[in-house]
Amino acid sequence: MAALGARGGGLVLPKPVTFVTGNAKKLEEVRAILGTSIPFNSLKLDLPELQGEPEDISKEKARLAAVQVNGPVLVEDTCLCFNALKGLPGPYIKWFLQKVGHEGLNNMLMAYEDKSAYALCSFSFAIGPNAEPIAFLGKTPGKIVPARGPNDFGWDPIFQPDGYEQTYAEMSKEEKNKISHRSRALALVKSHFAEAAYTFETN
Ligand SMILES: O=c1[nH]cnc2c1ncn2[C@@H]1O[C@H](COP(=O)(O)OP(=O)(O)O)[C@@H](O)[C@H]1O
Ligand SMILES: [Mg+2]
Repeated sequence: MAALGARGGGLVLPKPVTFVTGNAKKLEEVRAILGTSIPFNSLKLDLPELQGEPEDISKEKARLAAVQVNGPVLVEDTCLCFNALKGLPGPYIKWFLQKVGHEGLNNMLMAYEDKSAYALCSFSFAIGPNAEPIAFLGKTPGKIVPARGPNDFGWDPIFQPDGYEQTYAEMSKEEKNKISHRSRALALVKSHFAEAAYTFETN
């Protein structure tokens, strides 16, 4: 275990948490949502895009990242899951979006009446290279619609959360962050950190 011992009831981590991502938009949201609640640095690492179930992918990503960083890491993976397709594209949404775009994603659901979908965010935290990662999942249900709103971030223009007339892209950032898959997962990360009361070695 990378932690050095107990002080003030919580584990002492040898350095601040590294949030591993190369996605500027994700980082922006994580910063806005976490504020100063969890001190972290961000780092872009080339990790393999894994296959499998969302939670397992996220945990495996954390294991790999913790070895490279040699310290506490937080990683994140996002899925967009279509109910008519039993959860696909899911973790493969990145390539589907890249290859067929918003229109292609809508077309994939043309054969089905059910346009419902959910956004799923999996954060995993590993204390260090030999620790078992803990996963935190956040889910927001909605439906897939023809693109509306600014094309700033991924599939935001085609995802309309349940209970809203706007797509993620049409919402203000504050509004999206209140109900998003990412903020729901981060709420669990925050409670974990509050409960564990980690402290950080500063030198
Ligand atoms: O909150 C979101 N809204 C819209 N698109 C998102 C959101 N979060 C992630 N994405 C996009 O969904 C895909 C998720 O893939 P992944 O989580 O592997 O991203 P990354 O490898 O860029 O970090 C990417 O295309 C990403 O840009
Ligand atoms: Mg990824």
